[in-house]
Amino acid sequence: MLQSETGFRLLKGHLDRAAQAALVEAVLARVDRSPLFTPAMPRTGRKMSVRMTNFGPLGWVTDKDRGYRYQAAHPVTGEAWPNLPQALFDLWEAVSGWPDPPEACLVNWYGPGARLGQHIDADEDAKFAPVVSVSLGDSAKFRLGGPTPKGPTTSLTLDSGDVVVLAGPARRFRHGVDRIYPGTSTLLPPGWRPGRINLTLRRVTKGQAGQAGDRGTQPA
Ligand SMILES: O=C(O)CCC(=O)C(=O)O
Ligand SMILES: [Fe+2]
Repeated sequence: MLQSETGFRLLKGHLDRAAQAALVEAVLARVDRSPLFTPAMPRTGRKMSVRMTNFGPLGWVTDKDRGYRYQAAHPVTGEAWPNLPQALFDLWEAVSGWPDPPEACLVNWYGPGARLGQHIDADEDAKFAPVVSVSLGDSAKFRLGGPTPKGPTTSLTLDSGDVVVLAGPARRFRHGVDRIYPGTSTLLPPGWRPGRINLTLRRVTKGQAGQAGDRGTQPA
């Protein structure tokens, strides 16, 4: 486990193979009802290479006209998002140190050529609540920068079962996924592999901790 004063934590192999498989099963059952969609960049409408869906009361979406936002309904089906698997509430409780439960689980599916550009997670009102993310399936090259648009970055390999926590200052650190390494995991069923699923858990609305003050409650 890597831990640093920045609030970035990489919990290597936090989920064992059985926990990963159970999570994949929970994800696939929900994706049946809440299919992956292709998000598009604000203004340009350029399609992203990662496909997405969400679980929980709120989901992160983006399109040409309305940009980045959270909403309660799937942009294609208009249905409410499926509920959050219990295992993800448990994970949040175990690693986030945040008193309010997560409200959104963004499901990112990376096919062999997919990547995610450098960005800062900044669309949440709960600005200080950690972001917790899980890697499932093929390994990925994850690149972490700092709080500014430029400056040095560090590359890390995220393998299936790894959990990343962005808390404290690192909550506002730039990051992205440069590539996946196709065929490095047998976790996902045929039809989904080669590929990688990332589950990103976020608190969106301020909740109790966020109401407590501008800085919110310090995570335990
Ligand atoms: O796929 C990942 O590991 C990172 C995903 C991410 O940064 C995001 O969804 O905001
Ligand atoms: Fe992110």
